[in-house]
Amino acid sequence: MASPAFQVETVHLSQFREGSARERADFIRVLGDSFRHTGFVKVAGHRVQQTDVDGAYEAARAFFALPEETKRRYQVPGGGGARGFTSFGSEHAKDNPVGDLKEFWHVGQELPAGHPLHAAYGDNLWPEAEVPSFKAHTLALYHALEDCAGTLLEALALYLSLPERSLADMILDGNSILRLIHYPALKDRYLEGGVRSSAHEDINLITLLPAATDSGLQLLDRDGVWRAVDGLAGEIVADAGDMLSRHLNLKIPSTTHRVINPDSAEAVRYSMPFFCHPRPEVVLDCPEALLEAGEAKRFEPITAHAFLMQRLREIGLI
Ligand SMILES: O=C(O)CCC(=O)C(=O)O
Ligand SMILES: [Fe+2]
Repeated sequence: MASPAFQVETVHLSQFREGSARERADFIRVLGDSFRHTGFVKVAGHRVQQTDVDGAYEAARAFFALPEETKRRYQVPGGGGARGFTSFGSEHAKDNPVGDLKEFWHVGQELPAGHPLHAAYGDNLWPEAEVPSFKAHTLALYHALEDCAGTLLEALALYLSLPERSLADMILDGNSILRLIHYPALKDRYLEGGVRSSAHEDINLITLLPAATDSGLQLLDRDGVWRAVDGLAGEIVADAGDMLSRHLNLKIPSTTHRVINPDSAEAVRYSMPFFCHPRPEVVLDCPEALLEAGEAKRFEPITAHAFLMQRLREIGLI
């Protein structure tokens, strides 16, 4: 039985952005409690336009429908999948040697040539010849989700009585990734023992998931019960990743989640998680103000870059 306290709440971001003092306070409390108890929250009333979501899905469908040889031209050898295409079955969860039943594309932070982080991030790839609208659609969604993530991090900082911008500033020009995922029909592509996305925790600070094209996302609650956590159309599901959890001395859990295989061998699914990362040099280190009397830090300080490299090795991407 799931515990009665377990509830992934839905919050309306406009209450925080435009609401009265009372509405803001309610928003902060409900968002923070939902993150703290479940590692997840659902967000409505945000400014991510449905046209941007639809445009990016359209671009993803067009790209993944291309022949395998064409898609593989956008794979960067030795690049850890940081940009462009990653082929079916390449990524596996930390604890599952079988690759996930998915292929995906990563759009990274697009910075001007002279920016100090430009070289470290590298250039995005764009399938300009095959899907001319891909860049415009996916970058529009990237920026809208990045803006939404910044606001959620402001509210979360206030929930923890930290300075309002202390978490949000970590992601300015951050190494965030928009991942376009295609889960093909099982009848077309399948690996023995494989699941669409095996149980894992996200690496980054928070993840924002515009509603996927089909159900299947589940989280593991504290009683060990898998529970569906699909957002409704227009909602964004947000979850806390390991970087946030570590930075906050485990005050917010990075909840295990997965995407289960569908009953139908014909069903295809697309999703678009936005993994919100700090800049590489940002140090994950629990703020002293967050520690209660006698509470010790559970982790050594580590840069976001070093932490990311450690985790990418564990999931087979580098
Ligand atoms: O496809 C989804 O709904 C979730 C995917 C996911 O959890 C991930 O890529 O980290
Ligand atoms: Fe995930």
